[in-house]
Amino acid sequence: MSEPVRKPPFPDALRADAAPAPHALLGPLIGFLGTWAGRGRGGYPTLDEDFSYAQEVTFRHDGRPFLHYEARAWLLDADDVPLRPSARESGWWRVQPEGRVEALITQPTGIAEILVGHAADGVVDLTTHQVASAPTAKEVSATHRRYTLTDEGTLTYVHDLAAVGRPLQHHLSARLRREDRG
Ligand code: HEM
Repeated sequence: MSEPVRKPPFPDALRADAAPAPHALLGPLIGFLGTWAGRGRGGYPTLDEDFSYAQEVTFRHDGRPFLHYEARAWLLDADDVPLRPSARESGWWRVQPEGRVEALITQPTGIAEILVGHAADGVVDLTTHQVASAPTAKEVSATHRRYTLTDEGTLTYVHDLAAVGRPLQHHLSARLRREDRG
């Protein structure tokens, strides 16, 4: 009988220079690998007030042509004190030739998004291809996300949302710094 597996034999890498070597198709997304943390602001016309949040985002790979993406956020009060957990999501960014990206992202609010887009020159644009909703989820019809590496240590993004009967408009923007130097 074989020993139980304690560690995966094929661990993920969070850096381009770690094993396993990144798949060639990951080229346009290589700068996103790693853990990022920072703050953002958000709002929506249906909400009484705008909000501030902190967020941690991680992109990792296992040598195949996709990234695993995970993000978790928590709300902050005016003094930056954490108030409560907020949005979480995770999924897969599948990279196709010429930097085309197909992303599958799920949220605990009952939303599963499939987005399509393109990665080039440190910018990834993703637009809704399909949204699937659990029976009790709020209505989300579309999102648009733009992730930008403004320099090798900074990732910014803006996230537009069409939901609860409102047209596509700003929901979130954030600036994150690379956490895993060295
Ligand atoms: C950093 C990530 C995010 C943060 C910090 C955030 C924060 C918020 C907050 C504070 C609210 C108000 C309700 C509440 O207090 O929970 C809200 C509402 C909402 N958010 Fe987000 N959100 C995030 C990501 C997303 C994503 C990825 C989606 C959809 C794809 C989304 C869709 C919605 C919807 C549909 C509402 C309800 C609007 C309404 O009913 O008026 N959010 N969000």
